[in-house]
Amino acid sequence: MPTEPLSQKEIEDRLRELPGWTLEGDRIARAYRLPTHFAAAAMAVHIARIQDELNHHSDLTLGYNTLALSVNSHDAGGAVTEKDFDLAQRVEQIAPAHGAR
Ligand SMILES: C[C@H](O)[C@H](O)[C@H]1CNC2=NC(N)=NC(=O)C2=N1
Repeated sequence: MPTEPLSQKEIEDRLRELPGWTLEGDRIARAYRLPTHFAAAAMAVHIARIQDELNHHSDLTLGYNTLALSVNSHDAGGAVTEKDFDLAQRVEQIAPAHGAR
């Protein structure tokens, strides 16, 4: 069930498959560095479209040439669920095309 809270071990196992992603409190998080400010803003727009497609939304922080995401599942009382990792996987898939590291 994608909205069931994951156990600490399940979270750790999934994070091992997502280099750069970490558990920050009760959220999974990743910070990207982009070639330019505009590239970072463009990636934020792309992520917003993915999030609307998945109906699952992270907190996005746009910096000078950085983009930081953190996410958990409100519908699961703020726990980390499969939906958070589904979003993380989708963002990882588009990151290289944006020049995100
Ligand atoms: C009503 C709407 O479908 C829900 O509020 C969606 C929207 N986006 C969401 N985003 C996140 N991170 N968690 C949710 O539980 C969630 N639920």
